[in-house]
Amino acid sequence: MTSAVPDTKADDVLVLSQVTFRRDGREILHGIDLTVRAGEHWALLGPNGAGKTTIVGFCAAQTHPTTGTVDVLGKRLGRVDMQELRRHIGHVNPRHSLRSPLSVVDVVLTGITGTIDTPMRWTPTAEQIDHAHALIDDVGLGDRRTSTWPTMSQGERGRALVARALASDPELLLLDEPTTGLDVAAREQLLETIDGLAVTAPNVASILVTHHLEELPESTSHALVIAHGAQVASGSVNDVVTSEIISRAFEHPITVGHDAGRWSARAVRAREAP
Ligand SMILES: Nc1ncnc2c1ncn2[C@@H]1O[C@H](COP(=O)(O)OP(=O)(O)OP(=O)(O)O)[C@@H](O)[C@H]1O
Repeated sequence: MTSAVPDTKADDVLVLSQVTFRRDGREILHGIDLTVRAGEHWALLGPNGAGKTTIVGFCAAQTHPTTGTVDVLGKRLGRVDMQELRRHIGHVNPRHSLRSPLSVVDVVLTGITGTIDTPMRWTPTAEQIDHAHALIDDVGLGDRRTSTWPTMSQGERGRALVARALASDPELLLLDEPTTGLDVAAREQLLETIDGLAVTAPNVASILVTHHLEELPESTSHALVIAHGAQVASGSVNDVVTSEIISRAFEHPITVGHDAGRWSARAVRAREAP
């Protein structure tokens, strides 16, 4: 039996307990529980409007729940300096609101300060700059490192944001639709980079939001599936990403495939139905 008060352990990177969220008089999330431990790689799946981005907002120390508790890296939201906490969280956010013409290197360096723009009176160390360049190479942007944000394609921005998220050597990595806008080769390279974290940064925990099962990295270990702001299933990826659960969450008959570590989904056509 699960206890109402979660048993927070040393390797718990993130604990959401009975989280609800209300906006404009409407409850968007209805009692979400999630515990992510060091080294676990979670997928957060669910149809449009299910509440995925809202959940990521708590994990990123950007919003507080209406009721329930959120502990990020051992700190309870509401009792902690959120800006300071964000420095330990890598967040790839498709709504990154950068307006100024920062170069790729400068964008990556803002991952260290946890800010959108380069803060005034902040100068990176030579080591931080070297690290930024190494990350830019890792995401395949080596020949675009001096390009400025407004001149970059959506895919190039996506890669830069992944390098930015890794710049602070985060303990928690949040990837909200990180492959959106990437071509197939860039997507595969990015998934390889993410899978590589299991080796290069084995203690990093991650949560990846996607609409496409094909975009789940092989290293995905767990999944939380939500629909209409409520949990449909949570646990080991092999137990949760099944035809039955995905069909239930998306309210549509879907056949889920799993081959050589990668996932796929397709609708059951009428002629295939029993
Ligand atoms: N600023 C807001 N004001 C009111 N309602 C909001 C606001 N932002 C989101 N919502 C509502 O909250 C619900 C959950 O939204 P959220 O963006 O978390 O879903 P999502 O699962 O990330 O969706 P998608 O897959 O479409 O990105 C939706 O019904 C949405 O309309």
